[in-house]
Amino acid sequence: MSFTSEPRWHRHKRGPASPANGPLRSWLLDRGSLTERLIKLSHGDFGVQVIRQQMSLPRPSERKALAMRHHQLALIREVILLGGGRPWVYARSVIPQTSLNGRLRGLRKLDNRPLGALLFSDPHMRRGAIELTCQDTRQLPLPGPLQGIQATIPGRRSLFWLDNKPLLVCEMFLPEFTPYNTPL
Ligand SMILES: C=C(O[C@@H]1C=C(C(=O)O)C=C[C@H]1O)C(=O)O
Repeated sequence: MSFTSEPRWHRHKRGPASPANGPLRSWLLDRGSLTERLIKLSHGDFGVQVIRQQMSLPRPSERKALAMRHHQLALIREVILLGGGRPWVYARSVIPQTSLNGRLRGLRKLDNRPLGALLFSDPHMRRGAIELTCQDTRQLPLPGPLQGIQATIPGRRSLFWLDNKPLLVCEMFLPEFTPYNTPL
């Protein structure tokens, strides 16, 4: 399964319509490691469930954001980040095949180790602007037990560069992610 339609992405701008005007503002706009924050929030009870990780064609807006040519393949990694065993974030990372070399070779076999740990351990990592969106959960390839939920959820995406090689990371905050009253 994959996105049935792509969300529209916007740079953050103040205004009632922005998803960053809700309770998740600090989470949507934080430029640090989401993994690190989720590990703290879950008191270490954090996990990564890999839904899909395979070479495929990126979506048009992903290809554009990564300045990829048509028919150029990318490693598509889709995961659920779990806190206290609960699904908190759906994440989709797009890593062009041309980025999968050198120190990024390890991304081919990341499995359930968090991508963020690799990205934020590199002092030369660069992160681009954060774009925001809201999306219907039914448009996400959520695993079985989560397919029943229907909600419009906020999310963000940004480019990262390691050794000047780009990858695109999208994170959607699922309905069970309620950081301000998380009874962990
Ligand atoms: C980019 C980060 O990595 C996180 C981990 C991911 C993974 O393991 O696939 C994907 C997106 C992120 O939420 C981060 O921690 O900020």
